[in-house]
Amino acid sequence: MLHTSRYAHHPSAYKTFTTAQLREAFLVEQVFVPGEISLVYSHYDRLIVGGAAPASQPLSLTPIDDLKADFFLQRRELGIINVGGAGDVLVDGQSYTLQNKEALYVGRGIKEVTFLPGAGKPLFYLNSAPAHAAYPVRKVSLADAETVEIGSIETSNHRIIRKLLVNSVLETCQLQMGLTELQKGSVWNTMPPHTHARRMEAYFYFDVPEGQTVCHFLGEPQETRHIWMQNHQAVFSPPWSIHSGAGTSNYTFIWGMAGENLDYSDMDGVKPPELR
Ligand SMILES: O=C(O)C(=O)C[C@H](O)C(=O)CO
Ligand SMILES: [Zn+2]
Repeated sequence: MLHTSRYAHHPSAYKTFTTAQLREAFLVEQVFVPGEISLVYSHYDRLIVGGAAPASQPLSLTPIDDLKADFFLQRRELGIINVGGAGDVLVDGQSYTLQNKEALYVGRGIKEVTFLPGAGKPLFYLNSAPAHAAYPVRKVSLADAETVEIGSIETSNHRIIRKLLVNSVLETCQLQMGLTELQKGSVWNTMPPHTHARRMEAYFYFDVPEGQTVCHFLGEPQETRHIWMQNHQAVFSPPWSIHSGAGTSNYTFIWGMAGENLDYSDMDGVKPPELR
């Protein structure tokens, strides 16, 4: 398993960052490494962002040094969303097949999580947060998700939010995950933007067409910066930051959160003319 870590930044720090420093602080350039599990341990609510890309061998989730744990989920919960073709995950011996965009919640106490290679070439995107209780393992398909249609083509932000691992669907300790699909002709996600000091967030952009890109906006609402992102890259969004994006085409992204509460709609909205 490959792993790195990121410390959290105070909001006074990013204002003087160069492009390279911004990218080093917040961007995860390679989420999927073929034939590997790759993890980034962040100090933003200790959320881990990662990817499992099984090639020829099964890949087992083992505890990284940062956890000082006997097994990965000894004190943690895990959310998995498959962004590749159909694939299987073994959870303490029980097999779950995830189609593209399907999610699996794996609660605290599960000893073995193994990602199997498959003809469909699955790509499992992972978020994991510390957990205080053991909730049941559950697969969540798009039909089980809470689905919200938001925005409009006139404001280039028409999108479908699919809330997969959220408390209206299943019990989690602090993890929330879902995906947002920009509709054809729309490019703006999370516009108007918001902050939520109660929770950090991580974004993973995918289904970005070849030759296209997404500009991710971050920072305090009156002092914004941007990071240009490619398909299959992720970005950490600190609790003091907006997290919005505009693509050169439509695209899809996974949002994942951890922190103080499980209230998805607890957001401090920012009106577009207030942005600086
Ligand atoms: O497009 C959007 O709007 C989103 O997907 C917003 C995220 O879900 C989010 O920021 C939740 O806090
Ligand atoms: Zn948010």
